[in-house]
Amino acid sequence: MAGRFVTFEGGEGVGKSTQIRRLAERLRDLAHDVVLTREPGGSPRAERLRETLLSGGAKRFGTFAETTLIASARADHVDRVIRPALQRGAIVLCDRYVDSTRAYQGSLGGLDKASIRSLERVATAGAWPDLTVILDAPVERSLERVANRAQGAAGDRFESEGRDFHGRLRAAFVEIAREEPERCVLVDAEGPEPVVAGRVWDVVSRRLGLTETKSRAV
Ligand SMILES: Nc1ncnc2c1ncn2[C@@H]1O[C@H](COP(=O)(O)OP(=O)(O)O)[C@@H](O)[C@H]1O
Ligand SMILES: Cc1cn([C@H]2C[C@H](O)[C@@H](COP(=O)(O)OP(=O)(O)O)O2)c(=O)[nH]c1=O
Repeated sequence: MAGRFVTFEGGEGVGKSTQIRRLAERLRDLAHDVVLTREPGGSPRAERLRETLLSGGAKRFGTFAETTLIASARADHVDRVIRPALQRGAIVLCDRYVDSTRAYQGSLGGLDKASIRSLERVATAGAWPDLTVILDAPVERSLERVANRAQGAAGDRFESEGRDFHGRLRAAFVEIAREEPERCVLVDAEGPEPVVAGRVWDVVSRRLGLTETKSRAV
């Protein structure tokens, strides 16, 4: 596949959506073909499954059922959005992907590694990230940001989990970064948005070999 595939991961409220949007803008300013997408969801069918997942509808049937639903949504997203974009040479930026399943359904949900990995293999069918940016911040910071974003509204099923859950989630992502250092980079998400964006840009441009001169070259 000719394009480049970058995923963003991390706990709730750490700033993934904010940073992925900023990165997409910066890349588009440099005339790159950018596809910005997310999981669960990203394709029309997968977005419908997202509603079931975030409402907790799938969880009632157990973690295995929930994970198979996530994998089904992912397979459609890969087939309809991610792979076609990579084949035409785009840079695909995806807000959450396989590492969220490893962290939420695996490390926290208790689904065994073998099941997680085999569902992951079937769903991704070779659409594997070139780079995964894992945003990392203390749990208090993420919770503050989620509270600001929610402005008192009840969070979705995942966001309403307790503080111990968020601590374990953070540890699970740190462990993923440690296990796969060739693919994953842990980025400090503390500090003002533009500062974090600068850190993200340094990692992405270096790892993907991008230069600021692309806009002049096209
Ligand atoms: N560096 C930052 N400093 C302060 N607030 C931030 C920062 N990055 C994001 N936010 C705010 O925190 C909230 C959660 O950010 P968001 O990007 O939605 O996180 P995520 O996608 O990881 O859940 C939003 O209201 C956003 O505007
Ligand atoms: C992709 C994926 C997401 N999720 C969860 C993590 C999030 O709580 C939720 C997506 O919600 P979303 O609002 O997109 O994320 P965030 O809270 O970081 O802004 O779905 C899983 O449990 N497993 C997965 O494989």
